[in-house]
Amino acid sequence: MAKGKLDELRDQIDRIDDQILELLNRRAEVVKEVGRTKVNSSQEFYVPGREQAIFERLTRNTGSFPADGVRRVFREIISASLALEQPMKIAYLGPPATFTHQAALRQFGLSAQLVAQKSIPAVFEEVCRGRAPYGVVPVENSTEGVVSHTLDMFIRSELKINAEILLEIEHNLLSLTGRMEDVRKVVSHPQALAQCRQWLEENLPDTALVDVGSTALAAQMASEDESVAAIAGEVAATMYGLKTVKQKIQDNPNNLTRFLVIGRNIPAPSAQDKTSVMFSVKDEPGILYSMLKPFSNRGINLSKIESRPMKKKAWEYVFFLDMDGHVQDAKVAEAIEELRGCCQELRVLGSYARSR
Ligand SMILES: O=C(O)C(=O)C[C@]1(C(=O)O)C=C[C@@H](O)C=C1
Repeated sequence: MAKGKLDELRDQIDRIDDQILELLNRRAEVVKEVGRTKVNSSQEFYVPGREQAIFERLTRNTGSFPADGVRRVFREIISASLALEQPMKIAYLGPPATFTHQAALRQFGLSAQLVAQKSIPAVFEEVCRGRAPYGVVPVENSTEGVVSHTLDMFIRSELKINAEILLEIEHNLLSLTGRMEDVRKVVSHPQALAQCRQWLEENLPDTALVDVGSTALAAQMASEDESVAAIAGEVAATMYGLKTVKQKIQDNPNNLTRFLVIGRNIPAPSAQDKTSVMFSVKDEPGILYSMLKPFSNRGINLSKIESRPMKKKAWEYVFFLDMDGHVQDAKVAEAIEELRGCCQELRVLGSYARSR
């Protein structure tokens, strides 16, 4: 292409970028006004359901810009906008560069201040004491099942679920050089190694595999030795300056983990919500039928039922139930009240936008 033509195209890009910037400034002014309105009416600054509705609407884009790119760009626009209203501090299960870190970044963007915590109870504690308005914890993995630590915390805590984050867990082989022929040892968390077992057998059959405490620690080790490759996620690669030897080496391509955003209040209804409740029931005949009747009578769809054994007598059987709808919907509220009648204890864990 002749230089003249290229210069002309770049001029066009400059003019478009100026327009984008001008629009971003206009958007920021409106957001600041939204922030002032919320202060006057004591509403939450962070509205995950509204953010999700924006992403869903804009990623239906039929133009040339890729949908994933639209999501990432608007993720950061909204993250910076929220910070204009109120700087956000988010507690998450660390250490940095783990998949929970990745989930928190996906949900809150780069303008939020993400603070790593040592344990799931520590995340709950930070939010409970008001040191962070929100926290992010893992709750279940499609291969490994529920994270019982998180479910157990809801038994003790009054905190509410504000949002769910579904993250596709992509394991990447990472190293300093990014070259397969340099790899002498592969390090990772035992679960990550197990989830890539077949790929490792086929591609690196003679390479030593070493278990370490986390995928983040594995990435750190790889950043200190050219012959070590780590299996970890993309945030770990960025944080430790590693190159990708091979992307997506997990044996199951549908390896999803669900994370929860916890906060102190229940968000207002959004376009499509779900409600989670936790309850214990008396040990008597027909109890399972009585538990489910209030929902089937009202045509409320139940998307999940989970039970946990409890040591304490009063909580001998604890159930976790997810249903469609918001606790402010009359039908949902009535069904929950009817269920309460056959429970020893019942707690609404939250109503939040369904993640898709
Ligand atoms: O609509 C709002 O309530 C806003 O605060 C604006 C906005 C946005 O930038 O669009 C920012 C933060 C909220 O979490 C949701 C949306």
